[in-house]
Amino acid sequence: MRGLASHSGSAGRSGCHRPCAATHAAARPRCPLLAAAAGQQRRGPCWQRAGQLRAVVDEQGTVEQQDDDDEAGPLQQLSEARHVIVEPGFTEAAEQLRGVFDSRFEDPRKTTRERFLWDYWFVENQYCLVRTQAAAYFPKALYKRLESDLLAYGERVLGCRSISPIWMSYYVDGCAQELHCDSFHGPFAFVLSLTRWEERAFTGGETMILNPGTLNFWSGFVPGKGLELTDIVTLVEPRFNQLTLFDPRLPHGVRPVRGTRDPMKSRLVLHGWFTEPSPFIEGALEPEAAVESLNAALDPIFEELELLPAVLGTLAVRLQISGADGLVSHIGFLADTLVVRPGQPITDDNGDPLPDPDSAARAAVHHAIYDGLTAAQFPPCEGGDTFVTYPFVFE
Ligand SMILES: O=C(O)CCC(=O)C(=O)O
Ligand SMILES: [Fe+2]
Repeated sequence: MRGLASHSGSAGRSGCHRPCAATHAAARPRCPLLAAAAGQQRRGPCWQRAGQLRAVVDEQGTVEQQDDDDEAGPLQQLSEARHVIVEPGFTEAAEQLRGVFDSRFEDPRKTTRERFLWDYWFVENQYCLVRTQAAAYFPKALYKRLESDLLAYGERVLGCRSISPIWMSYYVDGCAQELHCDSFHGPFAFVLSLTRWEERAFTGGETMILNPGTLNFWSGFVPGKGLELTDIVTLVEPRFNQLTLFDPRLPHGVRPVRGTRDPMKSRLVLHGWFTEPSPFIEGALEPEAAVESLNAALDPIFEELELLPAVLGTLAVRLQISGADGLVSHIGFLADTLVVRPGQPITDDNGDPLPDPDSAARAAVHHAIYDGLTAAQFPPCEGGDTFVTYPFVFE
């Protein structure tokens, strides 16, 4: 079996921030990093276990462990990196939200105070769009509905308990966002489209995100092979009521809209960022009891992560805890934006370079988390199962 080592000393440690395990109701400061013990040596047992693990991930991101004692295969990643997630049919409030916009623009000669809520945002060669704050624009109850649908998704799927103020923007002829990165707002950006895409009267308007191959250009360079736009960027069409999530560390933008000056026919989106990664617990167990057991399971995981090559990004993991015996019955890797921090020589235990160090390092992190969570023991609970979404944040 092949181990994995990072030879960059303390700088190579994983730098995983530990969102405190408490319920979302409580105010929760971010826990400090576990201190890396000086001179600590890699320990074998965890990796021998991990190497023997045969795991498959189904379409929902659920990891199923398969017993296979015959042969220990190489460490495999348990989750594909998912820098872009698309959720069609996101909220039942979409028609109502669109209806408010339409009703305020349908008669261009009618002057009401809501018509003056818009800001024409223009930054030369960078941003050009017309925007407003959704909280100010929509009737209160409708805004709350939108916010709670986004928050529920953020908690369950991303392990983020908050969102930035929600923008609503429309793009008419000439509007665009040139390439930028804005991860300082939060680990996941979202775009919820209110554009009737099939009936649009413009060209452009797709969200444009640089592909991993572009960001890692020379490692995949094939002499003589041509590339075109969609080899270089991912284009996401903002279809009506589709929630697009992406990793805002990646350079991204909005392709220039051409062809209409009518707001009613424009590209219309709600957008912002999911923020404050923190554990989310729902189900039968008392949150305090769940937190205590979760913390006990997390301690050795964080110790193990400190010894692995450094990765950057967020991995949201969802656990199902059986009420019958308190054991973890399912582990799903939901959102995964982990990338390997560049500049670390990643080798096997013999010091030989690995053929695919990025995958190997991601796999090592996945297995440390998977192993640790599989071993967790929660109190049994007659009330039924409990579900936890836990975001591992690597900075
Ligand atoms: O509207 C989009 O597709 C992207 C929005 C964006 O990147 C931003 O608002 O920073
Ligand atoms: Fe952005």
